[in-house]
Amino acid sequence: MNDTNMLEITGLSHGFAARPLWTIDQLQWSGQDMVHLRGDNGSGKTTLLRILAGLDMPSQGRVRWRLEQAWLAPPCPGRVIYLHQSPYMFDTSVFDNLGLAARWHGLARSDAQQQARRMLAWCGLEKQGRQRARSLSGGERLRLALARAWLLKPRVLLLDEPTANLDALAIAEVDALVADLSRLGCAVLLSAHHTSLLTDRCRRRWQLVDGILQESVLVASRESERVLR
Ligand SMILES: Nc1ncnc2c1ncn2[C@@H]1O[C@H](COP(=O)(O)OP(=O)(O)OP(=O)(O)O)[C@@H](O)[C@H]1O
Repeated sequence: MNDTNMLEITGLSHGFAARPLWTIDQLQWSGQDMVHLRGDNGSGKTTLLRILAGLDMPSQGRVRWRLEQAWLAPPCPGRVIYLHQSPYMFDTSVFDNLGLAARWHGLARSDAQQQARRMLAWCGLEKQGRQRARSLSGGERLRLALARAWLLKPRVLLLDEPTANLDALAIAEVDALVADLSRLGCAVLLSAHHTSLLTDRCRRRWQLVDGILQESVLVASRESERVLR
């Protein structure tokens, strides 16, 4: 175990109805490199992300996050955020989705409104501010969810298939927002079937193969990947 890690996984395994899904003996992550989680359909990517977020409990083993000084078991509300490809939208306007998130973060009404305006501009949805959030397109929903997440100042974002069903332009828009979050110190772990602008940012890859997680790190170029485990 290492002082620079923000995530440590020990003896983790999960399965459903006595059917084992995967086992991860030891895994650490400093949070510095973005991670691309890969695996075939049904290999257990969503299940792993949900366990890391504390939304589900593993069959066995331990997950620990160190987001400040102390090690914590998930969930770490507001600090480790899991975003599904079709994130939940509050049944209000786009602007109010942001305003509500800012209020829940503890901001006074006028500060919350100011932050909501900033975030609306950041995620490029100013024109849709008055629109019902639930009528947004898939890519717009994801951008709004990222802006809402940012208001909570998370340390870690777990993105489950963020680029599924998005066209190239929508992926580029999401990619720019994720890059901003990463630059600001938010650690990003994303699952994706296909490579894209977004997965190209990931220097680390975790691949679920036959129930085992293999880790590789991009050393210099795509061709020089090194399997660590
Ligand atoms: N609550 C549950 N009860 C029983 N089986 C489940 C449950 N949740 C998931 N599974 C099964 O576990 C397996 C892994 O599911 P999971 O959604 O984690 O895979 P995935 O790698 O994210 O798949 P995909 O790439 O298709 O999204 C699947 O076979 C799924 O049917």
